[in-house]
Amino acid sequence: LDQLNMCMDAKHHKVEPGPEGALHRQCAPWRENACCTANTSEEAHNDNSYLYYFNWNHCGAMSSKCKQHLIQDTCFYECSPHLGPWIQSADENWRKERILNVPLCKEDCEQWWEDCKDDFTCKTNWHKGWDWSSGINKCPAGSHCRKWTDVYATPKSMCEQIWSNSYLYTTLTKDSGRCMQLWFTGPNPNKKVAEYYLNTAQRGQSFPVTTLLFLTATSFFVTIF
Ligand SMILES: Nc1nc(=O)c2nc(CNc3ccc(C(=O)N[C@@H](CCC(=O)O)C(=O)O)cc3)cnc2[nH]1
Repeated sequence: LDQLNMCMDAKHHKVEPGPEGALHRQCAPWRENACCTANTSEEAHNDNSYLYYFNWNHCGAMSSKCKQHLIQDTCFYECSPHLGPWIQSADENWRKERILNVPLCKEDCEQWWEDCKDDFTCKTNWHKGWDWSSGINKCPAGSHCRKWTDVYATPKSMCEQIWSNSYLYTTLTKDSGRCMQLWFTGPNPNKKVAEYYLNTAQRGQSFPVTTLLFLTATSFFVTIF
């Protein structure tokens, strides 16, 4: 299993990543290597698409500047081949695996929140608790549409809560090479980021043990001599 080049076992993901020459518009940056098919990338741009029948317009029409971030999130979620370090098993009937705490670059989270400021929603977590009786998600009884900024006071609360902690808000900037980018052009910058987190996670296992051994040995000799 190559954790740096893999697809999660979810609803629409390919089994293995690979080139997809015909990815649609906002998903085009993943053309060289993708977990999404051309069909998935095209659907990502449609309202109430067959991907999840998800209705962006559940509190009136969503602004196009806000919607472009949700489309980009869909491309990132469906197409990214470098999410291995954050893939976890999911206890959900519509997917076997999910992503958890993917460290998102500050700029992408903040621009998303800024562009949605004038929009409305009735729920903080968009994964659960909708009224699906019409076939698409509507606001559940008892909820009400509120200003985006009343539902999400900060970019952090939006990025982390909207998809059940898929994302972790960070203060890292794109140039740090230590956060994942939803928006990029050219070669996928997220591969190096995944590599970095995979290596630090592995070091996290053995480094403290080695350090402890060293400190124990040092204090032993200091005590003796
Ligand atoms: N970044 C990111 N992470 C994600 O996990 C993600 N997930 C989706 C999928 N969205 C959804 C939203 C609602 C339901 C849904 O059917 N919700 C039901 C509960 C289903 C269940 O868990 O049993 C509901 O109660 O509303 C499914 C998929 C889209 N973009 C994402 N983007």
